[in-house]
Amino acid sequence: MVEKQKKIKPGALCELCHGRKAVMKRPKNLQKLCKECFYNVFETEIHNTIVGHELFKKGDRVAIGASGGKDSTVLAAVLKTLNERYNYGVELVLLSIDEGIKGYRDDSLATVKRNQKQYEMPLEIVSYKELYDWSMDEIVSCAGIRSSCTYCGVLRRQALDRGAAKLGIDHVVTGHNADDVAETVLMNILRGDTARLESSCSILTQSSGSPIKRSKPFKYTYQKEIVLYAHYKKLDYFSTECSYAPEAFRGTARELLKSLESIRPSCIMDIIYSGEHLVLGQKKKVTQQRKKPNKIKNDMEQEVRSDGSIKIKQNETKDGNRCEKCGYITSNRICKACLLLGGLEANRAKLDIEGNTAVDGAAKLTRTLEKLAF
Ligand SMILES: Nc1ncnc2c1ncn2[C@@H]1O[C@H](COP(=O)(O)OP(=O)(O)OP(=O)(O)O)[C@@H](O)[C@H]1O
Repeated sequence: MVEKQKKIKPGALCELCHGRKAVMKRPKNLQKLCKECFYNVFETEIHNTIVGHELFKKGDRVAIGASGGKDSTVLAAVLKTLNERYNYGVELVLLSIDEGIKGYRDDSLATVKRNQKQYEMPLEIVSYKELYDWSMDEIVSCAGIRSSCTYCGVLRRQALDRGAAKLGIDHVVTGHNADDVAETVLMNILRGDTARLESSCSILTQSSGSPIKRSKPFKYTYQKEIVLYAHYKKLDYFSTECSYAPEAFRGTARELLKSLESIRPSCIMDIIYSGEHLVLGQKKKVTQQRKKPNKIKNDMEQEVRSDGSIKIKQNETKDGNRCEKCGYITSNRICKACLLLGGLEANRAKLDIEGNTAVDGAAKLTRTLEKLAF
């Protein structure tokens, strides 16, 4: 939904070109702009992010994680424009994951199929059902709605990697924007989750052992500006929320961020800046009360620096370690997806035997996984 723009005095001129009429106040800094100058600053800032962080190199095959929503649709449109304008020399493809959510993902995939034609990009669709033998609808009916985001997040990340590997892709980009990043920083601060806090601002990441990079070219792009860009350019996107409620605590952090932004628009960038510059002190001996109960070693994302080197965290297993069950790259014996699916299978068996709707096994496993830093 496009939020109502604050009124601009009739006849006010664009503060950048001083020639055309201003039609909008830029959400990021309240600058009054005409449409053309808005397109220009919006696209140029994303280009500067891509170049400044050396996200791509010539010849890269880049998959755009395409959900049909506003962020990934704008990402596809902007990357196509920039690739042509600045001659990045990358090959762009659309990669969609069908989580199996009736009445939601099937409709949004129809949008992606139209985008495929509009942007003339190849499209690959990978489904949870074919990869894991479980659709999200089945997972929710077995494990309940409360943990749906945990399951979906783990499975989607792996599905994107697997889809990319199938296509010989070097790099997956997603439409995570500045609001998403600031929200994650806030959430991790509020939870005292310093392990996740450290990596929440990384623009370029890579799972340990995986050759596929992941990045967020919209890291500094405001959600409101993405919506305005899609609106002015009349882009074809799907705007319905997922049928399974967003993670409750993220929703709270989102509301908090919105209130802060309405008083001080720069707070989104300021939170990201703080997150990027936070230096965590050496961990003090963890008190019994704060000690996290997980014994399973974390399968952390690694930050990739702009020179291509990888920030190695302590106690990591060697690259190339494979899950004993599915063969997917992991730093644990069993990957997170198999752990979750194992819990579901046990629960399904229990349901079959008992014929009741107890969800103890899966719910317990989910709680354990929620405490892990992914
Ligand atoms: N089913 C999917 N298939 C491929 N990529 C996905 C899928 N779901 C999410 N993504 C990627 O992850 C990003 C963040 O997803 P999230 O679920 O937070 O949705 P969002 O913020 O509403 O984004 P969008 O507007 O693109 O749907 C998306 O922009 C997209 O790049």
